[in-house]
Amino acid sequence: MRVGHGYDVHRFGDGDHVWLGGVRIAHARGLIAHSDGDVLIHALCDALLGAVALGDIGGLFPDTSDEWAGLSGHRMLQLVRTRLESVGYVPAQCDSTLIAQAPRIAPHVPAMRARIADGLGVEVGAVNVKATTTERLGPMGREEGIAAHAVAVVMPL
Ligand SMILES: Nc1ccn([C@@H]2O[C@H](COP(=O)(O)O)[C@@H](O)[C@H]2O)c(=O)n1
Ligand SMILES: C[C@@]1(CO)OP(=O)(O)OP(=O)(O)OC[C@H]1O
Repeated sequence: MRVGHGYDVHRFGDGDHVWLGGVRIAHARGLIAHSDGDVLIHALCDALLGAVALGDIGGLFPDTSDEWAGLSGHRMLQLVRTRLESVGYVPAQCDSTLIAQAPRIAPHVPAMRARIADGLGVEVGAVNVKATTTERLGPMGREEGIAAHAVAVVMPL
């Protein structure tokens, strides 16, 4: 068994939705990114790569490459699973926390867990998603962006 941690932040910009945990959520602003801006899945993929000492998503999917423009969180999960398998590991379990004053996350958690589990090829029971505001403190509290933390456990194939 090995364990990894991931953290990511994306800033709000123009838009009418955000992608979080592979789920499209209507919102008055969007998240600025080279990909679909799914900050939760980015943190989770960094945790998975960290668990096997394979660096981070910036190394695997450089934002200087057109190949990864608009990359969806779900596809990123599939690609990271394949990368893990290539070094003899599979995802076993993950936990995550979104730090967002808005939008409201709780109603979307079941769909996020199902989508993440599908992308990783694990049972829904192996995936947890949580959210917290910062009680309006700091940049997330001022709704300047959304941050996410994740931890992941991987097991040998
Ligand atoms: N964007 C968010 C933030 C939080 N929640 C849920 O609200 C509850 C209370 O959050 P605190 O800020 O007091 O930690 C908690 O159960 C969160 O799941 C949310 O749905 N969306
Ligand atoms: C995902 C990638 C690639 O599309 O772009 P962004 O969406 O900007 O995300 P970030 O968390 O800054 O890092 C990884 C990037 O290379």
